[in-house]
Amino acid sequence: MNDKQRVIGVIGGTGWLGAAIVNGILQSHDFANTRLIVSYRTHAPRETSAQVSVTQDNQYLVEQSDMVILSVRPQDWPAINIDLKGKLVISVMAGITAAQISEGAHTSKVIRSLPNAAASINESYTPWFASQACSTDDLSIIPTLFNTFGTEDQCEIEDDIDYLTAISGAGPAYPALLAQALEESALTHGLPRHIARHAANAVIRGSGGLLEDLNSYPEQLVNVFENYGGTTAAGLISMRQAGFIKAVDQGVNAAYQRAKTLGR
Ligand SMILES: NC(=O)C1=CN([C@@H]2O[C@H](COP(=O)(O)OP(=O)(O)OC[C@H]3O[C@@H](n4cnc5c(N)ncnc54)[C@H](OP(=O)(O)O)[C@@H]3O)[C@@H](O)[C@H]2O)C=CC1
Ligand SMILES: O=C(O)[C@@H]1CCC=N1
Repeated sequence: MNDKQRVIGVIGGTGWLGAAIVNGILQSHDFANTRLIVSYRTHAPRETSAQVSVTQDNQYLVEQSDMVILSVRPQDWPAINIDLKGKLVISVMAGITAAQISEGAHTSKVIRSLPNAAASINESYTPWFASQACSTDDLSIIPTLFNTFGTEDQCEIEDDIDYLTAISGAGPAYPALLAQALEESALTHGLPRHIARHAANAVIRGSGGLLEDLNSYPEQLVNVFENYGGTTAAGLISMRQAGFIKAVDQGVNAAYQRAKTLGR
């Protein structure tokens, strides 16, 4: 199918993640001729583009679309009564399995994916899993689609999507928590709030840039500072002793267990 002929439906396309995905697609040259049809439940979008039409009728959306993106909250999934009649469906819902989607939406062609909140700045990391019935043609568009709002990896094991829900799906909140902890520490020391916040946010942004630019392994960056033997090493040793690594592992496992039980 060439881009001229393609219509993509986005159920829940007015929500936090759905709107970010729609914006990513709209900004991409690869989808310049694609039309989008977006559905919502209660809050109609304030503005749309000529490329986008809007409906509250999900089955109408399905009939008009070549493929459908599902972006409602997991608890709203059971109320989505659609018959995809074998069309390709791409879910971004946490915790809802490919088998559940296949049965509920009447199609065996299911992509289960898990973007993150950085999709809103086209910086999401999106792992995805494809059910066996997806054809080579179905799969060929998926990286291009996810690259419109970040980067992607295909996973061979569906459970890895649940684990990555906890690692990268929830992930943007973890550095935010670290920034909050740094800011609070600086406030406790008596620094002005605007300086504390600016410093903490700049650290998270700069560290991300360093990892990206150097293409380095995180442990290399940590080791460099540990071997330097200065103030940073003193901070790192104390954080490790206080259980930083264990706290992160426990947090990830709590999010993973939540992902495993969300839709069941
Ligand atoms: N936000 C995030 O960072 C991430 C979210 N996800 C997943 O993405 C999915 C969406 O999450 P998020 O965008 O945060 O949630 P939101 O609540 O922001 O968006 C959900 C959207 O679904 C719409 N909706 C609900 N029921 C229906 C229906 N029957 N028909 C049409 N639209 C409907 C809502 O419309 P209305 O407002 O009109 O009721 C709302 O716009 C979830 O499954 C979540 O697990 C995955 C990774 C990251
Ligand atoms: O917190 C959540 O449940 C959603 C899914 C992953 C990230 N946000």
